[in-house]
Amino acid sequence: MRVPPPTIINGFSFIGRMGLMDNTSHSSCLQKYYKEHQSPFPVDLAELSHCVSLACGFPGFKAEAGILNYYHMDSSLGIHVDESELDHSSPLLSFSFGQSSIFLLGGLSRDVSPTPMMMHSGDIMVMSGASRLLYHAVPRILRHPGGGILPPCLSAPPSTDDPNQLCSPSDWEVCELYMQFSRINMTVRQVLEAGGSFPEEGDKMGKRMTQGDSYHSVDIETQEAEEQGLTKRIRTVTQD
Ligand SMILES: O=C(O)CCC(=O)C(=O)O
Ligand SMILES: [Fe+2]
Repeated sequence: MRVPPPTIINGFSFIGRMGLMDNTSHSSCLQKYYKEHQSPFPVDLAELSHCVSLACGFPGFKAEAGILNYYHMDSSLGIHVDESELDHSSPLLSFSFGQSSIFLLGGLSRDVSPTPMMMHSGDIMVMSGASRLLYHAVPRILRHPGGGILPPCLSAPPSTDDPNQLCSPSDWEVCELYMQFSRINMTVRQVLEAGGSFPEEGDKMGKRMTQGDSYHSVDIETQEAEEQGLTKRIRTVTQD
């Protein structure tokens, strides 16, 4: 099954379609945060991120950027470090939905033997402090445990009585179908130090960010990966 083309979700404006992972250990991703590509960050996701980071001891966390990873059952995400953000003292929040995965958490270099762990639907991982810049990868997507096509938390549609419910029944149907064969991971990041501002495209800081990226890629790889229907990564940047 091919991953459907990315669409606007919850007001996300995507600044780039990222690429991509194949079924080996290769990974690549364009990593750029530019002022010109800012768009409003979804309020509900920012609130959730605030609550999670507060509970983990990071009251000042500001949700400024996000990546959506869409995984097929045979997708994988290669080994990488998330270092494009300018502020690494803030945590990186990772939310998982749908089918499960194996997550490998390594060390500060590629040589360190990784610790494998399972990520299930509804799990939240917080990479902070020493773990913020550790190598990691997602080598396998697996059926969620316990039987049934969908994890229990996704098996019932959201209540239509709730006026704050953002997901319409027809949207839910699409999501429900999609999640039966897929995993979605959403990472939320603070990019800037407190009081910082996004670089403009082409300015010195922008160049530094792009060059400093450990899994920087070129457009052609992204395009090729999309043609093959590989895992898609989508990035959004916020504005106040
Ligand atoms: O899918 C995952 O659990 C990890 C995603 C990730 O490492 C990333 O987006 O940088
Ligand atoms: Fe990552």
